[in-house]
Amino acid sequence: MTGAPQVVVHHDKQEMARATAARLLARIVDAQSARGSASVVLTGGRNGNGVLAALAASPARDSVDWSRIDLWWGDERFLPEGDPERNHTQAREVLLDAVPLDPARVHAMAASDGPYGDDVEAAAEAYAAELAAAARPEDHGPVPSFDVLMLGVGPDTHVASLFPEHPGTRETERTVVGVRGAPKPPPVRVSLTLPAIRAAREVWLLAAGEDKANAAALALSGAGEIQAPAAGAYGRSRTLWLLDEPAASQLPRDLYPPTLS
Ligand SMILES: O=C1O[C@H](COP(=O)(O)O)[C@@H](O)[C@H](O)[C@H]1O
Repeated sequence: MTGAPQVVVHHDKQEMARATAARLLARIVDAQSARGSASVVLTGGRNGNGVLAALAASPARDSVDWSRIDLWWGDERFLPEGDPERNHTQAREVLLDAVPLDPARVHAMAASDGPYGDDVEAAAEAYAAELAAAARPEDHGPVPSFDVLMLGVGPDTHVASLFPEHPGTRETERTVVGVRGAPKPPPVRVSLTLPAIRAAREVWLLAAGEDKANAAALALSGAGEIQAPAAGAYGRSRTLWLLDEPAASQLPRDLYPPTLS
C-alpha cells in the first residue's frame, strides 16, 4: 500500500453517493485518456447501488465513453440468472441497462443456473481464468490493474464476500474463491480475494449509516485483516474511505477529516 488510507466524510448517504459518482466519472475519463480504456470493479449492497443510481442520474454521465469500460464484480451472490438478489441484476436495474456498454466487456460472475451449475468452485475458477486472460504483462499478477475497485463495507467489516475469520479471507494464492456458509444471506457466493483486490490502482471503500460506524472505526484503527477484512483492502496507488457522518461517528479524532458537504 502507498501511504495511509484517506478518509472523506460527506454529510449523508445521498451526498456521498453523488460525490462518489462524480469522482468515478472523473477517474474513468482520466483512465480513458491515459490508456484508452478504463476498468472498474463494482460492488453490490446498498452503498454500491446508491453510487450507480447517482451515476445514472448524473447529467455528466455521458462524459465517459461507456463502450471502452471493462466492468468486473468484487463478489456475487450465487443465485440463478436474473434473481433480484444478484449484484449483477441490481446493477443492471440501476445503471447498466441504461448506458451503451459493450456487452463483451461486462464481466458478470456466473449464476447458479449457468454453465457450471451449482458448482461454486468451478464458477470461481472460471472467473479467475477470465481475469487472468485480461491481465497484461505490465500488470501485477493474474488480474488486470483495475483503475477503481469499489467495496461496500458490511457492519461486520466484510468486503466483497470476505467475512471475518472465513477461509476465503485467509486465501493468499487464488484470486477468486467460492464461499459457503456466509453469515449474510445468501450463504453461497463468489468473491475476489484480498490479493486480487490489492492489484487495483485505487480501492474505494464505501460505508454509510450508523450501523457501519463500528466497522469503519475498527478497520481504520489497525485491526488485522482476518478479523476485519476491510482492513486488508487497499490499492497500489490509493485507498479511499468514503463515508457519511453517521458511519464516521466512531472514528478516532485523529482520523476524522473536515466534513465536505
Ligand atoms: O452482500 C453484500 O454486502 C456487502 C455490503 O453491503 P451493504 O448493503 O451493507 O452496503 C456488499 O459490498 C457486497 O457486494 C454484497 O454482496
